[in-house]
Amino acid sequence: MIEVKNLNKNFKSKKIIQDLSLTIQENQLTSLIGPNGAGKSTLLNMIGRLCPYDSGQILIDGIEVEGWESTELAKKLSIMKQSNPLGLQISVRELMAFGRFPHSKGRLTKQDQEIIDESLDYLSLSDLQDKKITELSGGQLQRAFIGMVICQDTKYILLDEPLNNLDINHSIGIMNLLRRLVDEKGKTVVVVMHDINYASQFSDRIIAMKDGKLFANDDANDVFQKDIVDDLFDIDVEIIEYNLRKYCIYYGNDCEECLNNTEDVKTFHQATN
Ligand SMILES: Nc1ncnc2c1ncn2[C@@H]1O[C@H](COP(=O)(O)OP(=O)(O)OP(=O)(O)O)[C@@H](O)[C@H]1O
Repeated sequence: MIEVKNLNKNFKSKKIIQDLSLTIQENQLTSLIGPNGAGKSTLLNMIGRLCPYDSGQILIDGIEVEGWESTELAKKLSIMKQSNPLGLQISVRELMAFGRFPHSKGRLTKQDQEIIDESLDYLSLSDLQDKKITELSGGQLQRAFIGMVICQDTKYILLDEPLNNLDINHSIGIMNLLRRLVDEKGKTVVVVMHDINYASQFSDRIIAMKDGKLFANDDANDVFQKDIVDDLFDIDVEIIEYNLRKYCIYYGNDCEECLNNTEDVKTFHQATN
């Protein structure tokens, strides 16, 4: 279980996370949603010990995250950040082998190779395994980074916007894969998601954040209430139900205003062209 207790984080004097307390249950897929700047990535990075916090506690299986020995933490928890370093002249297979490092310390065993093969297969990357990661498309690279995290084979898997750059087919593929990791392998997966309908379709639990504070934390269907989603994103949505899951339909509720501003838009284009 991951427990966050009275967590606070400031960047300079700006409060980014404010007195945040929540629990992430094991063997569930939890989505972190909320508007830009809400503090989702900061929270995920603090749970993954990529960013220190100012006060409060984060407990991973009862031990404060700062107290974990590094290799032991890397066997327990993996994290994929929103942006990953590019420019490394390594192959897809070598990237995925990095994920085995906490287990193999660089000496890959037969079992490590089998796990890499399985992950390549899971992510439909077998054909690309020898290709340099600098030569991949955005979506292929994203899948390779997810593969690296999956190769790490940790109980907790944290992913910051894993669907970035992915087409609909691969997005559904990744979400189905994350579900299988939860349902078949007993993993605990936490994802930062911008597409709230994917979050609704695939999550057990939704944690919504706004302005560094907890806004909602409930079963997916309970968070997907019109008043909650409207207030969370300051928009006007319609909630529909399909196959026992709730989905949001959102219209550009500023459209009338946009139309009224057509002259301003024309003037802007003339000025900039
Ligand atoms: N290293 C940093 N230094 C200063 N401010 C930061 C830093 N990292 C994040 N912030 C600020 O913290 C706030 C929360 O950022 P964070 O990336 O956690 O939000 P988010 O909810 O993940 O947003 P998004 O949906 O846009 O990715 C933002 O106002 C951001 O500008």
